[in-house]
Amino acid sequence: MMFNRDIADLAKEKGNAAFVAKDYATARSLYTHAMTIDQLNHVYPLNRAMANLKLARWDEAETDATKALELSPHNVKALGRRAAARRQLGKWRAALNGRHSRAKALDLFLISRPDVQAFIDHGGDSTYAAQELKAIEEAESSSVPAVPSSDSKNLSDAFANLLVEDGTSSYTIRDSPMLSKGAGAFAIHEFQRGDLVLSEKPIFFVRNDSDRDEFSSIEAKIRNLSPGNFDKFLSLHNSHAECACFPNLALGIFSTNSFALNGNSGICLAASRFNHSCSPNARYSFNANTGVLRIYALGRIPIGEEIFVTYIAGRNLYGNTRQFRQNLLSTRHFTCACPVCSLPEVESKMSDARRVKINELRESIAGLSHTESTQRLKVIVKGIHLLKEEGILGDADDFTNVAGIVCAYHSDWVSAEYWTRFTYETRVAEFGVDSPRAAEVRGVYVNPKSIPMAGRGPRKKFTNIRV
Ligand SMILES: C[S@@+](CC[C@H](N)C(=O)[O-])C[C@H]1O[C@@H](n2cnc3c(N)ncnc32)[C@H](O)[C@@H]1O
Repeated sequence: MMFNRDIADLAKEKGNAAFVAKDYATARSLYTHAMTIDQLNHVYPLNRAMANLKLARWDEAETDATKALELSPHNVKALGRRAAARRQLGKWRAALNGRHSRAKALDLFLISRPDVQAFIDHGGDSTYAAQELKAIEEAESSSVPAVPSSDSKNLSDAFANLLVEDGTSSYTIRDSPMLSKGAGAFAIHEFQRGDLVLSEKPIFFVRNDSDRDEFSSIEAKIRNLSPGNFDKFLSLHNSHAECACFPNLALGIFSTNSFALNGNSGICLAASRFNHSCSPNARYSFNANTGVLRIYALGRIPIGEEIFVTYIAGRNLYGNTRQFRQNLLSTRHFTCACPVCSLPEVESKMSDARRVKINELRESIAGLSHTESTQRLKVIVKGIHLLKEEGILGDADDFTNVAGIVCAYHSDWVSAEYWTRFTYETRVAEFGVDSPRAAEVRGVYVNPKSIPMAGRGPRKKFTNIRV
């Protein structure tokens, strides 16, 4: 079981690995995470000071070193890093001109050989310079490198996480007006129904086992993340920051951001920035064959509009009320503020009624017999219209799939083709042409006569029943 201080330490370790790999920006960001999680450990600002020095962020390096000195007074490495920053900031001149006391000089620009040399070159006191050199020698002989390299190989071996393919050119992440605090994804070019918004591989996933096993497997996966992915993972939103639902923040982040991936739960760094709506304009799906999660536009999304997916699994977007959906979302620890859940009372009740009705219609299709085919098709059309009226842009195939079977049963091949095409095109637009969902219905779309009950019923025409 990991606690927050272990997560902070892991961030530092991965920061060190990034540092060794000369990825100073990632190292800096990881040390920042460590500092945010554990504000009392001097090593984190000490290491960030070093990363800031490498990034020529002199002011920040000075501040970090000062912070490390507050937590660990007289720390030689912190003094050295602050001195290096101050030298770059030109502050050593001020120290020399002022002929400060040794203590003040220490504070201002200790401790490196070039500093002492500069001090002498600028007319500094040679006795003091000798004292400084002695101090440097002592410090060097007792110094342990702050950035370990010994275990960096193990860590870099673990970098083999799946890489993210992120189509960020089509959307941008910024603050969402729907939320009091938090980001969302916004279109930066116009999407049409069926356009791919995003395609990425999860950085890791775990099997949906019992809670306890799940915790330890999540922690094991987190330990194995590359520094870059761990940094991005720690940057994700945590809805559980204020509650005590989980023993550490990594588990809170996992719970806030995990996607259902074909019986597993996983983290997709880019998709994690998409907020939920009960009438989403996009949908995510995971293709187990390719291991890729994709988000497709369900309708036109103009430039600047927020792109929403739904976190509600299965067919639960309709057939229920706002309250019911809120209960489903409560495990994610937020109150849904989507446009549907923000409707005024009267409109909200109408929405609830429509959603319940959509499901009633869907269920009634199965209750109608072969002799009631016209009625069945009419219910299907009504269901699709009601879905549209409610702003549910997906799931029409829940209805049209049966329509193809009905028409093929009565040997109305023109209508069967119309409905099987409708189903196939719906699935291609919502899940992708290479998705298992599209593959399931491709055969009957290509040849409606391959539907098992095809041609078995009395001949009948339904060409007047269309959406
Ligand atoms: C996967 S994250 C989505 C991105 C997140 N907003 C961010 O800033 O990174 C899920 C979290 O976003 C917020 N969120 C998403 N959809 C929401 C909605 N419909 N209403 C309120 N909060 C929502 C909640 O805090 C939720 O736990």
